[in-house]
Amino acid sequence: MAKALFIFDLDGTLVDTAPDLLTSINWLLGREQRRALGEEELRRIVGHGAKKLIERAFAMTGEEISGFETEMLYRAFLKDYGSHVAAASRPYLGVPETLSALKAEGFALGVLTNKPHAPTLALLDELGLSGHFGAIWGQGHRPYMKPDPRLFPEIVAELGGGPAVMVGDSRTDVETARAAGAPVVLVSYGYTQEPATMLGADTVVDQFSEIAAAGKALLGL
Ligand SMILES: O=C(O)COP(=O)(O)O
Ligand SMILES: [Mg+2]
Repeated sequence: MAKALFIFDLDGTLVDTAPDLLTSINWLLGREQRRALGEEELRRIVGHGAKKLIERAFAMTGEEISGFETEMLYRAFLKDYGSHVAAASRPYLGVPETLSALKAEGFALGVLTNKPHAPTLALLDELGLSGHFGAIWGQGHRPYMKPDPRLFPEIVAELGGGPAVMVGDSRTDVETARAAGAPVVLVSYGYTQEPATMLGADTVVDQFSEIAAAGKALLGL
């Protein structure tokens, strides 16, 4: 059995996905005669899944859209984003090395993200990161999304069970782990409206490489 588990958020934690998300969102906005978003604006609205991202992007640039419009735009978004998911998105500094080191030490690793499941798998594959993870769960893999309290225990069980720490960048990640009574490390460089230090994490780190020591300390290892 694995020593313990690290469960990772994706967007804003493992990979800086803002450039490719921005390309697709601005393509969608342009099609509907809306203004483009800047990267800073986008970074404030990522983390609640692609439908919320679309709803918020439209609310920020004019009239709000209906549920039906969101569905139509979501389909177009998935098609476009899926065609360039890793064109400009890159892992944050230290991500591949830290994941390799944790795996070599006997930890089981999983990804739990609100990014739709298909582009999640494609992105991690294209960046050569998939092999680190025993479970990769994007939005749609289960009929509910973060911060639903069922997700964290379920992915931990799929990985064989054991003590687990959540590593993320947002309030959603904190709530997801807390619902299962699990400790949380947040990175400070991700996508969130409020500073990471205000979100109730046990530890906040500035660099991904620091998550290893921080997570182990919280797990009592
Ligand atoms: O909202 C998204 O698309 C993904 O966000 P997450 O990887 O931070 O959960
Ligand atoms: Mg995130």
